[in-house]
Amino acid sequence: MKQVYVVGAVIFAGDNEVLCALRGKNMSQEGLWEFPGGKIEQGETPEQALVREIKEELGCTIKVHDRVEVTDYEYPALQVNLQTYRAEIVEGTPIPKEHEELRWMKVEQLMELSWAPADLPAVRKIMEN
Ligand SMILES: Nc1nc2c([nH]c(=O)n2[C@H]2C[C@H](O)[C@@H](COP(=O)(O)OP(=O)(O)OP(=O)(O)O)O2)c(=O)[nH]1
Repeated sequence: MKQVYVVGAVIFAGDNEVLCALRGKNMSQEGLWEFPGGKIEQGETPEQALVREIKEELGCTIKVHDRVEVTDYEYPALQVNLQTYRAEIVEGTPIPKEHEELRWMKVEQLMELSWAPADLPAVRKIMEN
């Protein structure tokens, strides 16, 4: 099975809010929420990949902080290794260039969204802290 290494940004702002992104029609996993990010390219550190992906997908610059969680999840056609990192926006405003929607959610309300299954361990971990 195809294996991908993916990074996701748990971007915090304001009063304990996290930026959540809805996958759209031109993406796999349509209709599920995720942490914005994407696949790590050869020669990149996870942090470099995350800064690049967020610039591409949201048009803003982030600073990457500590890692939240690492999860291996097997979808029917894809094996995903997802690393999530806490992050903050240091320049610009997020715009959904590829996602259907972006939404700031209070940490305690994160479970109201339908998450990609690979993200659930990270979501739970954020809610515990
Ligand atoms: N970016 C991101 N991808 C995630 C998360 N959770 C999760 O299962 N994924 C999956 C969806 C995709 O199959 C893959 C990441 O690919 P990607 O975001 O670079 O998407 P892509 O457009 O290059 O690929 P694709 O839609 O064709 O699959 O990991 C997450 O929180 N963030």
